[in-house]
Amino acid sequence: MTRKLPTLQVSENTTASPGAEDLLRILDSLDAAVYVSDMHSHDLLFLNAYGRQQWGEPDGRKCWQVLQEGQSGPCEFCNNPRLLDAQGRPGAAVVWEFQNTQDGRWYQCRDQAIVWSDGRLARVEIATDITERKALEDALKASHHRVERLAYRDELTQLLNRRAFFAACREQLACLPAEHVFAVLLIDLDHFKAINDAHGHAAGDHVLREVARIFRAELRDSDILCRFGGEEFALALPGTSLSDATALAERLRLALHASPFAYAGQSIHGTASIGVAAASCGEVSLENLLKTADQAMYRAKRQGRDRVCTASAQE
Ligand SMILES: Nc1nc2c(ncn2[C@@H]2O[C@H](COP(=O)(O)OP(=O)(O)OP(=O)(O)O)[C@@H](O)[C@H]2O)c(=O)[nH]1
Repeated sequence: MTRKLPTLQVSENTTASPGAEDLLRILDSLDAAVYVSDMHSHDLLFLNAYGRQQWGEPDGRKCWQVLQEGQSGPCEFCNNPRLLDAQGRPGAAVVWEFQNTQDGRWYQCRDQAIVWSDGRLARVEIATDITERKALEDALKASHHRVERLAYRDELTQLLNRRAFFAACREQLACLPAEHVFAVLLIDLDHFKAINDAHGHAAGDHVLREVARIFRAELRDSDILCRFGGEEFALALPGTSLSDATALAERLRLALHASPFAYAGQSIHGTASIGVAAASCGEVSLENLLKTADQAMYRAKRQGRDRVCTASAQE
């Protein structure tokens, strides 16, 4: 933001200390707002040119009447008490950031208590406009969150991605006692290519999102569900036995079986083949457990799809 500020002209006698007029000129030449207010009555005692351009003349008003919008009393966030020490004398300066309620701009404020010329306690604030820096910081934060989401979430379903699934499972396995059971399900949608071919890729995407939603609704917070890839989902169930995991797999299968997906006036029927495996945490590697569940899932496919198969002893 460009402002017209008075040019600084120091008094001709450069060897002497600057007089009151020079000091005022210095304050009025700053590219920052400077104001002084009474610590107790909140009367605005001084506002430099930058502040007057931004918020108008003090005209005997209170600081909150000039500097803020729509208030009938001192600011709730007024930090005057923080500027005094335990004895009520001027203490250390406080630096903070604040979005002004009148102009909506962000300021870095440096507040300090001082003893004013007539002996009363006053607050001096120097406020520098940091709106552009804030906008840049916000943009960087948003971009950081987006990158983080992309690294750990599947964009289409918003479930964990494969990488996050492995990380979450490893964390759980490291925490759980060796004798605890750990079950995994591999869930592969049936004839998904045919769904895409018959209804279009966008309809297929819709089905994947809906499947994720249906599964999430059936699960506990501690269950780890991910989109493993394509039309395949993986689910890890820490502390769940093979029989309980198989019962849950059957519930998920039925939930899908019972839910025709509505998309653009079409009704799409989807089913899944599910393989289940479980082991004690200390007994088996995650890779082997997934491999076993994968073999069970392929058995379900071979046996006609839309079914749950549990890892057999040979697997
Ligand atoms: N719409 C959509 N389709 C996907 C996505 N990822 C994978 N697919 C499709 O899923 C289909 C998977 O096909 P196949 O591996 O032949 O498996 P299938 O048709 O489900 O058959 P079975 O698994 O044997 O029952 C392919 O046509 C992929 O293009 C996706 O993100 N969106």
